[in-house]
Order: sequence, then structure tokens, then C-alpha cells
Amino acid sequence: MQIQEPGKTPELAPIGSFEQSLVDQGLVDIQEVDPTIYVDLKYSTTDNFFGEDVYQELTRAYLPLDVAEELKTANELLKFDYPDYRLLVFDAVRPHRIQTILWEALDSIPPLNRKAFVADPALGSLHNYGCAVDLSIYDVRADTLLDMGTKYDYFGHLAYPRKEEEMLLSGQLNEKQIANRRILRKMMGKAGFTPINSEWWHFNTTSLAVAKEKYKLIE
Ligand SMILES: C[C@@H](N)C(=O)N[C@H](C)C(=O)O
Ligand SMILES: [Zn+2]
Repeated sequence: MQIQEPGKTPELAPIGSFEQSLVDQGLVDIQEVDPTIYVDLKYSTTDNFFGEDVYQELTRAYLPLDVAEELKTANELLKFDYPDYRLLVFDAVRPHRIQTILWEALDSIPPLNRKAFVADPALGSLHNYGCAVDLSIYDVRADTLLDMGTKYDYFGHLAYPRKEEEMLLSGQLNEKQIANRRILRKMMGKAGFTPINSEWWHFNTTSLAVAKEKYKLIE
């Protein structure tokens, strides 16, 4: 895993024209708002569910300033209660054209079920407005991600927050994994984010209707 460590991004290319266009549209690099947030932008690597770097020139995690500030609040709450823990972001704003690529990559799943894992590009994802973030918790002392019971983008019931009790009873998740997810939900919830039922790593900051009114669709 290649993590962009807080405060230094040596392996990243200088900001290119696409990232500059995000800045021009009012988005900010979240590590400029909070240099203690870690980033491992999975779709900018080949370590993702379809094994391709689809982000290409997008190498940093961007959000609208107000959303980035909410994320900073979540990270501050986390650090206050758990000084060794930091938020680690897997995905932030996601261009709409990439949403289509993700949607089509899962075409073995019928559209009605697929929506639990990837938002239908015909409707749009909150990521396309910078109003959703995918993340976990990194333990800086142990130098590892917390065990959440599945990898990022594990598309199945084991990743479903609403199935945690059932997974615990069947022995597929343990108490510690669920406790770790609860820490993430608690900090994100206090900062104003809402979890979804089907992915422990995904949090929204508003509804799609409000996002469409208030923020720009990133193409
Ligand atoms: C693809 C996955 N990381 C994700 O973010 N899914 C949600 C539902 C989305 O596409 O908005
Ligand atoms: Zn997401």
C-alpha cells in the first residue's frame, strides 16, 4: 500500500490541469486542510477491485472546502479519543465519467443489486459532487490499518453495517472488527457524515438532491 503520508507527497506529480480545474471549481486537497489525514487513493493505483489506475492525472483526494473541514473535524475527534489513530482516505471526489467505468466493471451483478456497491451513473453518486468519502482508520504506532473485517470495496454482506449483528452471530465478523467500525461511524457521525447500509467505508455528507443544488458535478 502506497500511502500519502501527512504533510509530504513526494511520489506525486505536480498538480496538473485536471486537478487545477478541481481547484478552480472550489475543491481543495484534503491534506492541505488537514495534513494529518492519510490518503491512499485506490482508484489512482492498480490496487482496486478492477486492477486499473482509472484516475490517471487525479492523484490527490479533493473535496469541497466545507466537506473537507467536516472531515478535519472527524479526524480531530478521532485523534482526541485515540491519539495513535488517523483517518485514511481511499476515495473522495470521483469524476462522473469514472462512475460509469466503475458501474460497468461490475456488470456481472444485476443493476438492482449493483446499486448497493456502486451508484448508478444515470442518477449520479454523491462522490461525483465531492459529498461522499470512502475511508478507514490508520494506526500510526502499529503502522497498520485497523481490522474492519473486510478490505475496501469488498462487495458482499460482510461489508454491510446493517448485517453486522448477523455476521457476528455466524462468526464471520468478530467483536473487535465491529468495534473498529463503530469508532469510524462515531467520529464521522459527530462531524456530520452519514453511513450507508452496504459499505462500512462510505459516508455521505448530504443528500443527492442537496448536492445537486449546492455543488458542481465533477465531469
Ligand atoms: C464503489 C464504492 N467505493 C462506492 O463508493 N460506492 C458508492 C455506493 C458510490 O458509488 O456512490
Ligand atoms: Zn464511496
